[in-house]
Amino acid sequence: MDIDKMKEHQKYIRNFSIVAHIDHGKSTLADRILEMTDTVAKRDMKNQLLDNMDLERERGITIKLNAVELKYHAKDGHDYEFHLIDTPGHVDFSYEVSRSLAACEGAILVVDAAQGVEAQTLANVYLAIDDDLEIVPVVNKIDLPSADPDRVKKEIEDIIGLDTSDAVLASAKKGIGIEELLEQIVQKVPAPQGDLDSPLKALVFDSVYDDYRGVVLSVRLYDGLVKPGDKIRLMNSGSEYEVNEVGVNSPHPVQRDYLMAGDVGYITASIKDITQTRVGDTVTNADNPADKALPGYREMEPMVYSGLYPTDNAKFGDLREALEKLKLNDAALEFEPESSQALGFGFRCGFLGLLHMDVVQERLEREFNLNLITTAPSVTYHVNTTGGENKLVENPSEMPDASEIKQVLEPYVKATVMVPNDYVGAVMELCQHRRGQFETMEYVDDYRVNVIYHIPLSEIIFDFFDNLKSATRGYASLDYEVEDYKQSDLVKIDILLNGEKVDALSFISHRSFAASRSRDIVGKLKNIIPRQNFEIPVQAAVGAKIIARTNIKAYRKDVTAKLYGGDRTRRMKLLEKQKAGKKRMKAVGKVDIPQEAFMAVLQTDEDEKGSN
Ligand SMILES: Nc1nc2c(ncn2[C@@H]2O[C@H](COP(=O)(O)OP(=O)(O)OP(=O)(O)O)[C@@H](O)[C@H]2O)c(=O)[nH]1
Repeated sequence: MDIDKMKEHQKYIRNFSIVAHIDHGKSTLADRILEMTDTVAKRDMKNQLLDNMDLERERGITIKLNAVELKYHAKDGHDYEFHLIDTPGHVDFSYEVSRSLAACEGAILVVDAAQGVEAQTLANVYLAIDDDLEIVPVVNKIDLPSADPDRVKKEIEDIIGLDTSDAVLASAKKGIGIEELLEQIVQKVPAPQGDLDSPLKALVFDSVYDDYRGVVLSVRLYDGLVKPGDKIRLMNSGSEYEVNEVGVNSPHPVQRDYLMAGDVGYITASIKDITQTRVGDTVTNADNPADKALPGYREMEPMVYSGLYPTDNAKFGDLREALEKLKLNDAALEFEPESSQALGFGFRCGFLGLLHMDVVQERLEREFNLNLITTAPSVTYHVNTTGGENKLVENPSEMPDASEIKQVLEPYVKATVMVPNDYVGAVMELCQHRRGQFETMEYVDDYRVNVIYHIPLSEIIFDFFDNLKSATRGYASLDYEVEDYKQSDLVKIDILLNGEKVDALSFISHRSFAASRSRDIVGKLKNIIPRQNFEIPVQAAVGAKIIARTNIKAYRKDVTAKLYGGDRTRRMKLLEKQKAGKKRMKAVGKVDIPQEAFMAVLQTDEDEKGSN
């Protein structure tokens, strides 16, 4: 191999990501770029090619990052090699965004010409600025009648502080501005640096398990070279392998003779032990290792926990294996075994948010053919006991007895809601209703404000975002980060069916909502649980005290009972999904409980208002 030629080639590499608020058009823009660079033959062009998980395409959202190599013949007469790394836009996945940015020198900032800068635009672009990336602003959707590119350019200047004098005005949908964007990438985004003579240093930014090839590592090379036959070492895990294959995704895998500093591609090395390969690790040469690993990633703390149980208890082992495989390219997913009297053996899993939880559950069911019962999500509580212990409680049923509790602390987030002036009142009312403490209000520009609240995480994980959207007719955008734990007056509520406590139905509530929430839930369970041939009392209790009760009547022969009564809501996708699939029942004692019952606690009053 000719090192001088490679060094010359390095000058024509450009690594970049696209960052944006959700729905501003990242994936559509990526599709147009793929088309323009003839990476994909027109007839193969499926919309949103980068979103290659079925789930992503169906939902129209990007979840996992994807890297693609493209060739571009620029106006300066040279052929350039682009590595485009797509990033998700949803607030649950900002961790993935920082991972993909770490592999780039530049970022395209996409802002919707009608919507303007939104909360996640800011959050994502700040991540890119922190990483010292060169930012190329694009005002997208200029074809919309409501587009106002000049206003949006001014917003980008005023709010973010980027020069927009030559911002690209584009319509990803109509294919306008794409060539100009590609030229700007060539001119503005720096070529990767990286020393070809140094030992290999490559950052693992993603990895997936393939039944035939073992673990496939997605890497960005910072120094050195890697080729088939090389002995490599993963610096953090210490394990060593021989490389089988290297290549790039274009967007389908294409084998290469080698990858060099500046490249973004993949490595396979018959790695079977998936626990050895963590994203954020550094790959180096086994014989001539680099002295220091790359910085890697910040560990993500899950914020929401829920129990996942196979409906068929014999599938516990399969569930463990599936979770291990998912964990490979989803470092934020956590799980550990737990058992429930009601549901048997399963796992308590930690997620970044509800969307993350939903996606994991759905992937487990689709990709691994598992049937699961999920318990209602919960946050982590810190409990100080009278005995002087400090316990972490991730599962409401493990909350100690009230007599043993000195104090309970719950996680609070700092929530920033960006909203037009007219809706400030509606936002404040919603936050107040969710136990929020107002901090401040900042003017973003002449007609929008950032409203900042401190809110218990438990109050926002379920449906806060949906309610926020409907209270502001879709105009509000939300960003939040966990701040600290604060003491709250919380109680555990147990649910008893037929006199038996069902641990998987326990939940935690603020004392002032305990009675009303209990009444709600008892009422919902009455509708959800099918009648049986005996009467079933449904009770809610705090300690030994019953605070709500009702009965599910026994069915009589002459009644054409509609077994699954429904107060379901438009927005509760979690429940909808259950409806679509086969009815899952779990026999607890003598009572058959459908899956929806375990989610009943998720529904709040606002949902009912919305749906009825
Ligand atoms: N009118 C118009 N619509 C566009 C344009 N670009 C994208 N859209 C539409 O905007 C919606 C969102 O586009 P996506 O590309 O999926 O948005 P995204 O930012 O990738 O969203 P996530 O991947 O979920 O973060 C889709 O319905 C697109 O068809 C454009 O230039 N003009």
